[in-house]
Amino acid sequence: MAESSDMVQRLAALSRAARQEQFLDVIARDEAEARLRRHLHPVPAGVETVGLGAARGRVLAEDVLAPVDVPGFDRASVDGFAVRAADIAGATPEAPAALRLNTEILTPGILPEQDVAKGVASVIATGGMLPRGADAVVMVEDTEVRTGPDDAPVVEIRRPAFAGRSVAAAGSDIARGETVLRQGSLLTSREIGMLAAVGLGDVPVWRRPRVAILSTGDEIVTPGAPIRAGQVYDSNAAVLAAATEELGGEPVRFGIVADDEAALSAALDRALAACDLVVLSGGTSKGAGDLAHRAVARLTDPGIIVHGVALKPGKPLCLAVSGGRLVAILPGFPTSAIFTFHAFVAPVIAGLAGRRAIRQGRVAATLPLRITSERGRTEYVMVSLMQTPDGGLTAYPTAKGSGAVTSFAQADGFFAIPAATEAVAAGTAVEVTLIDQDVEPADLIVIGSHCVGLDLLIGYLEREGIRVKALNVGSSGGLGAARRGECDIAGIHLMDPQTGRYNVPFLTEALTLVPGYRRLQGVVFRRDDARFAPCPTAEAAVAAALADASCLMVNRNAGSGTRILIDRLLEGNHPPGYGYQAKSHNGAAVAVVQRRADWGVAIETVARQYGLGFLPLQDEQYDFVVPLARRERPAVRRFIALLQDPATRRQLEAMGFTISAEAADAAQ
Ligand SMILES: Nc1nc2c(c(=O)[nH]1)N[C@H]1C(S)=C(S)[C@@H](COP(=O)(O)OP(=O)(O)OC[C@H]3O[C@@H](n4cnc5c(N)ncnc54)[C@H](O)[C@@H]3O)O[C@H]1N2
Ligand code: MOO
Repeated sequence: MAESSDMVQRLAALSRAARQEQFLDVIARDEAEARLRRHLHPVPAGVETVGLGAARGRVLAEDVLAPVDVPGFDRASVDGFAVRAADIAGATPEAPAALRLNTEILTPGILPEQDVAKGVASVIATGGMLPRGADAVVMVEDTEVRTGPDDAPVVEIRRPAFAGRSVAAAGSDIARGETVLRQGSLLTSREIGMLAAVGLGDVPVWRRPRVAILSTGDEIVTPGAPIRAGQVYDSNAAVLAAATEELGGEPVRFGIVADDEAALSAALDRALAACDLVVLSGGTSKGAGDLAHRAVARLTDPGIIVHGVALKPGKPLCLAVSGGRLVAILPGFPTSAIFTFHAFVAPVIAGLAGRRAIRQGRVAATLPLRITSERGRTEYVMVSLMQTPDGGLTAYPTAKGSGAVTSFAQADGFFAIPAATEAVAAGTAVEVTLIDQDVEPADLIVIGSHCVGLDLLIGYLEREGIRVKALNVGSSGGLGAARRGECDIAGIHLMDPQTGRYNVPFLTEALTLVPGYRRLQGVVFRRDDARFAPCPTAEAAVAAALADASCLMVNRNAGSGTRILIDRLLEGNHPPGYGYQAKSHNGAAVAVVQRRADWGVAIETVARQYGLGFLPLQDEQYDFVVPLARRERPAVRRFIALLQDPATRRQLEAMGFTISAEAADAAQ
């Protein structure tokens, strides 16, 4: 009886979850922003004074007027002689002007006592105060000192100077009474230098808004702690805290709160009592685990104002206002969390911090491939910007989705696809909003299949000061990019099923191949799996797997070199697990380690990394495709030279790679 009522409850929870009934009202982004503006008027909470040493990152609470002139006096900007310009008019090397010298030497800090009268000059050093009567300074290089008729020193000047030459006038840098900095300025090293130059030892700044940061979820683990299968490191809290500081706020970490409504409510109350704004992440989309939402639902005055926005990433965003304070529940997905933070929460923190509006830069770019988009939501596509040979930009979708942390972290910017658009054609011009202020142009663009050997080479280049941008999109993706001329180098390992040859059959006239190295592919399995223990070869292992209906495989994605190999190996068989496609060697290995599969195909380096059993299958050739038009670029030439360097080869061999015969020939 107890059991069946438990079952009924569980079914009810499941059906609630399935219906996603918490999305009462999915609204447009504009409407969500309008509601936020209607309910929240963020202004700074007060002023405090801090010393210059503690001022970096703070926001100025008042305009600062210069209390002094900078420089405070007319001073020489070169080492030489202070003169009257009129005395040296027309001076030339052949007919120099001769001036008597005063006896004082005007180094910085000395107050001049002798006037520069007509026909007279004073020795002056850079930074020295200009004496009365002088109106210009002549560089020592244009002069010669000799003894005059009465044994007094005379300076001969070989060049004329206009009045004011080599003199920095008092107040010419900053004039007394001038507004040096305005209220709302973020104090960086540059602003702090100006404050110090006008003699201010401390400055009025806005009190920093205190931003409570909470992560929710039983699976979330603090970075630094050990992790079990199924658990996830808390990246959201770290990125939200750092982003809060960048905006001028003070993050207050409330840690990870378990999926427990009472604990969540208590943490929320503490956060609201101590802070100006509360940011939670996780637990806002699914019905059954929507505890964060339920804890926030208790808030009144007015409570929840938005739950569900028609955008991607960020649909389950929940915004509440209570007693003039914002409580935001960001989606748990890392890219969704940071994207919605910047879109909705950052402007509120900036307002509370007293910052002026933060403008993001935009650049025009071209989309290199067709992409599809879900109808009904404005989709923000994270992109990596690559320079094209004609000086334009290509916006390469990073395509890892909102659940990945790298989608946002490694993107240069994003562009929007309107809610009603289902596909954007290749070649479409897009306007990319930059995440950082500038696009860093790369010296070398590498797109294609990921390989730890390639990582080693990129590391060397970066250390030499060559900026490399690498995008891991798989072999076929890299080949496509090379064909379109979008990259300098594409790392690929594609086998032509007809000939069994690697990479070469895929070249076009506009592409050339730089031979790389071989990686040993094989069948991987858990060492304690008795089914594979007696197998002497990879073929025997596959036969053993095919003979056991309970033996699950992990496949590789179509288009990958390994998939072609697997299909050849299976000779048309589709054993259980065939539909389960890992996207990388590591992905396949993890599936076997975690028992979601029993066998798969991966390279030896990876099998070793995960402690898996390995039976060699065949060598796989990993090469570098280079568009001919880019072959002679300095960074490409350096890459090739590095690949042929015996020291690099030894390193690659130590990692388990075999330098291919062609590569060895090329190096001769
Ligand atoms: N059937 C549906 N499923 C989902 C929908 C939907 O409409 N129907 N929406 C999807 C969308 S869109 C998003 S975004 C996610 C967000 O879900 P939640 O906000 O409820 O987040 P969780 O379920 O708690 O976690 C999602 C994911 O993120 C990981 N996570 C959570 N917190 C952190 C953290 N602090 N640091 C790093 N990673 C974190 C968590 O482990 C999960 O993997 O829902 C979709 N589902
Ligand atoms: O809104 Mo979710 O953020 O699409 O991934």
